Amino acid sequence: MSSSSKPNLPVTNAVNGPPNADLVRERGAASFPVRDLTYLVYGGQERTEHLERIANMVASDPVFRKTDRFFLSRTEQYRRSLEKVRHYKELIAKHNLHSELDQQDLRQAIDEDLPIGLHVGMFIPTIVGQGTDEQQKKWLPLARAYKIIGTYAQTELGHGSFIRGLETVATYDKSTQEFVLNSPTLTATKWWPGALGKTSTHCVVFARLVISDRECGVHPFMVQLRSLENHEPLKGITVGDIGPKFAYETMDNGFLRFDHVRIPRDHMLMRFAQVAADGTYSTPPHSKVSYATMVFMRAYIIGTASSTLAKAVTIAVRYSCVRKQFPLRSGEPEQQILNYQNQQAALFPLLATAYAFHFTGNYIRQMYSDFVRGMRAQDFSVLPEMHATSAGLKSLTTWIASAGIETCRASCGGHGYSKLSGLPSLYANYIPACTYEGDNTVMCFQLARYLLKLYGKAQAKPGLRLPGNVSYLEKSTLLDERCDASTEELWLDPARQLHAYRNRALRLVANCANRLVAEMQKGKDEVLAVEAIKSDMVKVAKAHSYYVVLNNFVNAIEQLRASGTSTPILRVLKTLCDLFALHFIQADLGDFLEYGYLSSLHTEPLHAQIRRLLEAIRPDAVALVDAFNFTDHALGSALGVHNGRVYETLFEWAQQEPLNKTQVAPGYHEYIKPFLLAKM
Ligand SMILES: CCCCCCCC/C=C\CCCCCCCCC/C=C/C(=O)SCCNC(=O)CCNC(=O)[C@H](O)C(C)(C)COP(=O)(O)OP(=O)(O)OC[C@H]1O[C@@H](n2cnc3c(N)ncnc32)[C@H](O)[C@@H]1OP(=O)(O)O
Ligand SMILES: Cc1cc2nc3c(=O)[nH]c(=O)nc-3n(C[C@H](O)[C@H](O)[C@H](O)COP(=O)(O)OP(=O)(O)OC[C@H]3O[C@@H](n4cnc5c(N)ncnc54)[C@H](O)[C@@H]3O)c2cc1C
Repeated sequence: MSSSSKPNLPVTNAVNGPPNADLVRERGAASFPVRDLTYLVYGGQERTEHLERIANMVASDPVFRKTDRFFLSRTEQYRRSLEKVRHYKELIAKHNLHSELDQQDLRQAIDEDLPIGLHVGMFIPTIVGQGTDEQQKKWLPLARAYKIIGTYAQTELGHGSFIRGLETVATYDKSTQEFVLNSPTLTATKWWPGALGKTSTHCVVFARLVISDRECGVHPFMVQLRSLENHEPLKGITVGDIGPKFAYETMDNGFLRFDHVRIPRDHMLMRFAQVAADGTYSTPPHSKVSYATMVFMRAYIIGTASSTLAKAVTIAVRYSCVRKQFPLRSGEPEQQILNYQNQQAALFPLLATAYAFHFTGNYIRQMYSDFVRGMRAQDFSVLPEMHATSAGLKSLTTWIASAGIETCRASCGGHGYSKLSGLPSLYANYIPACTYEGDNTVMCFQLARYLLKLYGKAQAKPGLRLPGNVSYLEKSTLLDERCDASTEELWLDPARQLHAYRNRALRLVANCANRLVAEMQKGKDEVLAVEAIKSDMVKVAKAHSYYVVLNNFVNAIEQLRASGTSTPILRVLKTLCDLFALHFIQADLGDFLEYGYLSSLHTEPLHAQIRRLLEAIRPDAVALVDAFNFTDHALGSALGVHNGRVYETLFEWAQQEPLNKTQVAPGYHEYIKPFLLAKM
């Protein structure tokens, strides 16, 4: 089927020449208009074309090249990322990209962990969310114009998850109307904040507020760290880079200590809690409102899980189409490895998941903007749901995306292990998403706790109405219901798929609740009883989050159907949604079998249907990854190049290896020559 409009062919870093014939053939045989799916993913034709213009501008700009990144030292990588920051600013001015959205598009296209990420992603949002109108008026123009660069300094050497355990102190001095910031212990040292080490001039510091020996909890303070004239740290401030990490070399994650540093009273961000000149403290309207930036970032992280996984899958699917190993029978041509069922079983569920997460990203964005609208009107009622849902989805999506990138890497065989595949650095730079903005396990406890509370309420008060995604907690009769998908066809029914996920989630919540009661009946208090069910709480949070992801995917397809989306697109999305639903039942089959929700009567047709879905996706696999519309620059992979000239590109890129600069190895004269035969 032909596209409804021609794509702007991505700018390529690949070796030029005729494209790989298999990719060309597969692209020509897609069952749906690829371009239309791209428009659907990116929000329409106009928006897609705008993104393409920016992506192509970045991809063709030598400052943003990525191909040198593997050959640079840590310090050189940091310098290169600063060069990119400067150029990013120049492009904003040159192309008039002053809106926040344009700048976000540009950063996304640059596709690097720049040391202004925290400035844009957390420093500015914290001023916006936590600053008074006057504070915003003072700081935002400076921050938005990059006259100051800031970060978010919360985590310390001794504490990250347990925010109430932070040790940095801000003591109010009524006589001068200042706060005195101090790091009383080694473990009070701020540790990890991105761009803190070398880049930032300012930061929002989270410190325990003390007024006349009274502890008032952790609050945000605006602090200048470095001179704006020479970038030297200011008096009383010790700051630096925390040293080598798993990856993330472009980012100067830092440490920071305060030795009785004084800041004016109006440097406490006082939108919700205030300290008056005489030291009178006014409490915030919600005790966790100062944690709002983290909720914002968790929502953002959920949104990026789809695109990150989509990149890995694009690389692996294109490569698997080009790569051939073994004829089925002797004398026959070798098979594309994508024709092997095991390869499809590894990659296609991840392809389906990348699409599923796309719709989850849309869902959380909408939920977040509703929440912000409420907060502006002093309505914090949605905060618990927003916090719990985003905590759970952040965990599930980052765990699956991280594991998925590694699956993609492994499925590319030896070449997947080459950094030139793009997959090792994609993985290494992505996996901290499972830790930052809340360790995933700790985040799961938050969602599980919320679900257990609501379940308890629903049990205590039959007829209570719970919010949409958790309304299944009202229906304990669901626990008596069993799966009736006894044929392959029935497994394609979204209602049945959702029933299975809801049933599993409810079952796990109910079991957890029962175990909590049982632990308490054994004599434990509630705190210790919770400790005894913690690993089950992680399962509860994941089960609920799976349900939310599937529910969003099913709803999105329904909405697309209602709005007149073409049948071929609906068909392919439905196939992906089915595969997502069935694959993750298969992956956690024990959960569904354990309490008799499923039996072998249902599992046989389930497995058979999954095999069918893999077959159905196979002819469209290349088109489905093409629809993500990544430039070669964005993928940064010799295996994933759009034209499929994988071997030529690998060979050419390998020539850049510094070891290849000389024919004779460095060290040859000292270490090899002495023991080699002198002559043959
Ligand atoms: C929306 C999309 C927008 C798109 C725009 C994009 C723009 C982005 C631009 C650029 C992007 C740049 C890219 C940057 C790359 C990423 C870099 C990563 C940088 C990383 C930064 C960090 O890691 S910052 C540090 C993060 N730290 C944490 O996350 C710490 C985790 N810990 C906690 O959150 C809490 O301490 C914890 C939840 C664990 C418990 O808190 P505690 O005080 O102990 O409370 P507790 O007693 O357990 O609970 C009491 C009560 O409060 C509830 N609660 C807890 N937290 C919250 C909350 N945040 N909100 C609401 N309610 C909360 C809790 O559930 C309890 O409730 P009840 O049970 O009592 O009802
Ligand atoms: C790349 C990167 C960038 C970062 N950027 C920033 C930044 O810009 N600003 C900033 O302030 N911070 C930043 N951080 C810090 C990050 O937010 C924290 O590391 C994160 O919140 C996890 O906290 P932690 O390190 O204290 O882990 P810990 O809480 O020590 O976790 C260690 C283990 O203990 C378990 N655990 C912890 N508590 C419990 C519990 N109550 N019950 C059961 N198990 C538990 C966890 O599940 C985990 O397995 C960054 C971290 C990284 C890796």
